[in-house]
Amino acid sequence: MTTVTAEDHTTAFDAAVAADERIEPRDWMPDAYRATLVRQIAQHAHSEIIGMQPEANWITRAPSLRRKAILMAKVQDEAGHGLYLYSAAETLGTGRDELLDKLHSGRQKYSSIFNYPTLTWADVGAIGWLVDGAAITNQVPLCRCSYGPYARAMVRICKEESFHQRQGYESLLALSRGTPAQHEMAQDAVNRWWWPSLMMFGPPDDESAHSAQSMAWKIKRHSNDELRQRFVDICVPQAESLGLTLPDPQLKWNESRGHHDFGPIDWTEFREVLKGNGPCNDQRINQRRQAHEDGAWVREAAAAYATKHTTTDTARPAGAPAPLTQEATA
Ligand SMILES: CC(C)(COP(=O)(O)OP(=O)(O)OC[C@H]1O[C@@H](n2cnc3c(N)ncnc32)[C@H](O)[C@@H]1OP(=O)(O)O)[C@@H](O)C(=O)NCCC(=O)NCCSC(=O)Cc1ccccc1
Repeated sequence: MTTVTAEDHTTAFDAAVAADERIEPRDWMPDAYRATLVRQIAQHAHSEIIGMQPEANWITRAPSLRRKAILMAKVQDEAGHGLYLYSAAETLGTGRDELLDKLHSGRQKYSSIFNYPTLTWADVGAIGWLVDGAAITNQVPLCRCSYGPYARAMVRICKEESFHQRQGYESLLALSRGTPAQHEMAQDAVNRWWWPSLMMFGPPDDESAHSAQSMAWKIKRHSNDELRQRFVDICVPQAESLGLTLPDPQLKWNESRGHHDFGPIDWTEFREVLKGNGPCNDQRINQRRQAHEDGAWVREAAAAYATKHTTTDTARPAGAPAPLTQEATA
């Protein structure tokens, strides 16, 4: 019998990544690959659920029933994205409780973008257009991530984000073509959300601690700066169609690069937001902790229900069908 050595495992893993095959939960993987995935997927999941807060702030104040219904569905989608992502992290052996605990105690991050306030109704449109737009630009390549469960979760998430982006665009277009005051409100929202959206892609490549290794493992397919540039190039013509301007006097087409040049990003602001000093960091994390505490009874009830059914199932004679749940009989 031949013994499989650690070297054999590494060779098989490297070959699978090189051949663009998916790594699945039961496959051997380097510890650092697992840890990187847990870090990124957890941060992504946390961003989805904290990201519900800025827009949910406007559900009760949406300007029409149609806009309210759309916004409720969108915010609910974000919760669903969080659940797919926590499930993907669970396949790596990390429980949801552990991840939420790390979020609540500040040991794991969530996206910087959700630490900015939503001051007017137009912010909901700007988030859909710019924040969901940036999220899609970053996440479409993640559909080809080397880790199977993450890649598959991203396919569905991207489809929904794409709808979110269009609804944001459509909402901003309505404001932009509305009264002068509505147009001004849309422009003000874009002015405030543009630069934080560019920061969503992470630090510049030469300061990105994880990019090189994550790209070698094909977790990330493009660098932070590449995706940021792609996003800027996509947004410029869309802003023109919206009749809105992007708040960057240095933004201009560079013929020789085949891309738009843009002005410097305020990385000091980015670092401050990551340190917890953004405009809404305290509010977001406190609200999240409170929501978790308020939901304790739901978790307890679900656990009690599961225990009751496990007991019932054990008492069932072998081969007898499982009792139908209320949902199944309805
Ligand atoms: C690109 C990056 C975010 C960062 O690249 P990496 O290779 O991982 O890191 P890198 O070495 O470049 O950075 C060094 C350190 O800086 C951290 N950091 C960097 N950037 C940020 C940041 N912006 N905010 C906070 N922290 C950031 C980074 O974690 C690392 O810290 P660590 O060493 O862990 O302590 C990557 O993780 C990724 O693609 N994630 C998946 C996508 C994802 O998470 N999307 C979230 C938005 S979902 C959404 O919007 C949907 C929605 C829309 C509307 C409404 C509601 C929901």
